[in-house]
Amino acid sequence: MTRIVIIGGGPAGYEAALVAAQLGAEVTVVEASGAGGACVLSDCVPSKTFIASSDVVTGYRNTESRGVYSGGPAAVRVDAEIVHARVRSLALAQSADIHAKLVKAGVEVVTGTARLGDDTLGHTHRVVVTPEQGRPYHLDAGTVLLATGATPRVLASAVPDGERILDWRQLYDLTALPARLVVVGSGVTGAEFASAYLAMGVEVTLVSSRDRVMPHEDADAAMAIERVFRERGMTILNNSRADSVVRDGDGVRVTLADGRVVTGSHALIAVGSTPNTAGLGLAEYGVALTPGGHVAADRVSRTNVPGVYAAGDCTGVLPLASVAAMQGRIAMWHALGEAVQPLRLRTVAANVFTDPELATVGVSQNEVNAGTVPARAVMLPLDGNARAKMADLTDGFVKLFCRPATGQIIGGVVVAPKASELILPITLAVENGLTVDQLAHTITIYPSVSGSITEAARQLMQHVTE
Ligand SMILES: Cc1cc2nc3c(=O)[nH]c(=O)nc-3n(C[C@H](O)[C@H](O)[C@H](O)COP(=O)(O)OP(=O)(O)OC[C@H]3O[C@@H](n4cnc5c(N)ncnc54)[C@H](O)[C@@H]3O)c2cc1C
Ligand SMILES: NC(=O)c1ccc[n+]([C@@H]2O[C@H](COP(=O)([O-])OP(=O)(O)OC[C@H]3O[C@@H](n4cnc5c(N)ncnc54)[C@H](O)[C@@H]3O)[C@@H](O)[C@H]2O)c1
Repeated sequence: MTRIVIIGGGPAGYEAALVAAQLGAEVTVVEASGAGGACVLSDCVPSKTFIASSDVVTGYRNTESRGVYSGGPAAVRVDAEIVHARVRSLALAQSADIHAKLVKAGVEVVTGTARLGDDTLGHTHRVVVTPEQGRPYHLDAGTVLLATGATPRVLASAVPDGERILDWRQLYDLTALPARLVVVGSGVTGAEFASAYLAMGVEVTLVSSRDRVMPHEDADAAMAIERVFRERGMTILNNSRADSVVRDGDGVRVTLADGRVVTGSHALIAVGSTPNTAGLGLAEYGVALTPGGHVAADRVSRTNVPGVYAAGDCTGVLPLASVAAMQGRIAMWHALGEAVQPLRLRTVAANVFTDPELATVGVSQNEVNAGTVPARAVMLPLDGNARAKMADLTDGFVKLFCRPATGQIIGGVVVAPKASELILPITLAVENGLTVDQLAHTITIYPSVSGSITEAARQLMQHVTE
């Protein structure tokens, strides 16, 4: 039987383990903190659970315009301890579910850490396991998967203390919501937390090093969300790099590169992540890293060392749970001799869980503007949509890209509440090469926000016949 050792039990590791077990391999997952990894225990799942509570408060916005006197968000009281307890308990429950699933599939799950040891017989890899309890031992395996994830990046001049200066994994230890939160970093993580805390009534200042929030996202979408943030009272400091964040009595002082000082009760440092590659014995083993320090892996998750694969955030390919899981599965299909399609990033849908949400798939506006992808585009504001009007949704849009000659749909952007659910028809279209004609002929529910997607396709269809 083929022996496989997987280091790290996040989406990359546990999804790989399930595939390998299904294919009859003898699989061991060594995970330091718990099944599901950082994704389930400290990053994706906790943040989305936290946002689910902030969404409740958002539901109380502008109710009067619809004839409902709720008192608005200001009348709502958020109990941070209950919110945080719920975040923790859902994360632990999800981790337990994954653990049970792995065990049921016949996977051995070891709590502890692992690293590459000595390359024994050329085709066998030795992994040194240090269990949480007991003495270190080694496992010999034909295939090893590195799925060790990443850790919040720490700036030397803004080191989290777990009390006032926090990374996103420490937020749930607070016993009350921050009074005045300074969020340093306006990438996806910073924007999501800034949005959630703002909704919960926290005074939020967002320190953004670039000229707009979420610089890697569609500019129209990011600017629409930035506008909403500002309208709702968030202070956004663009082109502002934090030089240092220090404790100042019961608060924090954030000094910006241009000398300005921002104060708050707490600071959230959200300046990206660093891959977990230290202590794995990679250099000794000859596993190549990228210039950014990630494990270099190809589209079937191979590293440069035969039999050693890598998947997920430690590879830095596209740090999403969905991509990590697919990289892990692909690694096992490849290692165990199954027919396998190399990873394709073109059809990966992604969503930013701000309010409103921002979902994207396929080609980007930047590629279209730069002329690298020829495309026609249409952008339809939601304020013309009947269902959106009924719900008083004024912010948001649907954008669709198609090939100029054939009308084949190659990408899209949705800014709307629950954009994460609305992006699916566009993703299906991109994945299956559907045309705007095909989408336009699809009958949608009336009235529905998804009607704007088929309407956008109809507008592009008219262009085709012009
Ligand atoms: C705040 C936040 C929110 C996010 N939200 C989303 C989202 O909504 N949707 C989405 O798709 N993605 C989201 N992501 C990204 C997603 O969390 C990551 O892409 C995903 O966790 C990557 O999975 P992974 O398996 O590579 O690593 P991880 O989930 O990081 O798991 C790796 C595990 O390996 C363990 N490990 C490390 N070294 C060793 C060792 N030597 N021995 C044993 N174990 C080890 C670590 O303890 C860790 O538990 C979010 C990220 C952040 C930071
Ligand atoms: N909803 C989701 O799917 C979700 C949520 C969170 C994260 N993620 C994944 O994680 C990835 C990383 O996102 P992230 O936001 O954690 O990191 P990031 O690297 O994308 O963003 C960090 C931001 O901080 C800024 N920054 C760095 N130093 C700074 C300083 N001194 N002062 C001010 N700003 C500074 C950077 O310029 C950057 O814009 C995303 O690309 C995404 O793939 C996904």
